[in-house]
Amino acid sequence: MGSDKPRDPVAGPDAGPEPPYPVRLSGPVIKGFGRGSKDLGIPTANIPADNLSEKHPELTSGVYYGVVALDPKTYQHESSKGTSTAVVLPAVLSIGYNPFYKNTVRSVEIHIMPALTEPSPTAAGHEGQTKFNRLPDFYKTRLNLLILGYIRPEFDYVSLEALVEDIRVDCEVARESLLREAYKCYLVDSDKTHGKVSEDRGWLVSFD
Ligand SMILES: Cc1cc2nc3c(=O)[nH]c(=O)nc-3n(C[C@H](O)[C@H](O)[C@H](O)COP(=O)(O)O)c2cc1C
Ligand SMILES: Nc1ncnc2c1ncn2[C@@H]1O[C@H](COP(=O)(O)OP(=O)(O)O)[C@@H](O)[C@H]1O
Ligand SMILES: [Mg+2]
Repeated sequence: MGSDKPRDPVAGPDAGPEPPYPVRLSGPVIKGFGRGSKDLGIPTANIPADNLSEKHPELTSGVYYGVVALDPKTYQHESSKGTSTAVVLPAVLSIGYNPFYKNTVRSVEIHIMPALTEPSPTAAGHEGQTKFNRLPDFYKTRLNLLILGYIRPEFDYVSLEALVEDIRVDCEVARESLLREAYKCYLVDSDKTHGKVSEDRGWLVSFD
């Protein structure tokens, strides 16, 4: 069952991602079980998890945060309309078997959050009526993801409401974690970005 302990507001070191992070994953957005939006009100873009355990043994099942980019050739975010540059957005994701649903195959599911400059729809105080971020559908679009840190293991829950509430808190933990300078640099392009961060960011937005 979900943990009863109070949750930490941030996850991972303040100084920035520590090995093995950032971890690069990419793939086309595929259909999942159709439960994210329908059951939970939380859309998750699923990407193939084939050979994940062999390619990334470091990615144990659990909840992570990071940044994503979608191929601008097939998807244009409202903030990048008319440009060919991929927009980079904050994300929270789950890798695993979704113990609440007892899946037999592992999935990688990414919930894309609004830009950090926008108010958070999942901030405390909206419990029971939280509206999670929703974009126009982008099935089949290529998605690049940089995983920057680990939040928690996956749990089973006593109720759907308890699962949704923990995912709401995950969104807040991801947001607060990414607002730190050593993580924000993956989201915001700046002259000061250099070295490994610049290299990872370059990979993130390239879709050739
Ligand atoms: C941030 C985040 C955390 C999640 N944590 C859990 C979890 O602890 N246990 C669980 O069973 N499912 C967890 N899920 C997965 C949801 O159950 C899943 O998104 C839902 O089953 C939708 O699946 P679908 O994309 O196949 O429709 C999490 C999803 C997200 C985005
Ligand atoms: N904020 C968002 N994060 C992730 N996917 C989103 C978001 N908004 C809309 N979507 C769309 O919703 C789809 C996921 O919905 P979901 O109910 O989880 O269905 P599925 O089970 O097919 O993954 C994504 O593939 C994407 O096209
Ligand atoms: Mg999904």
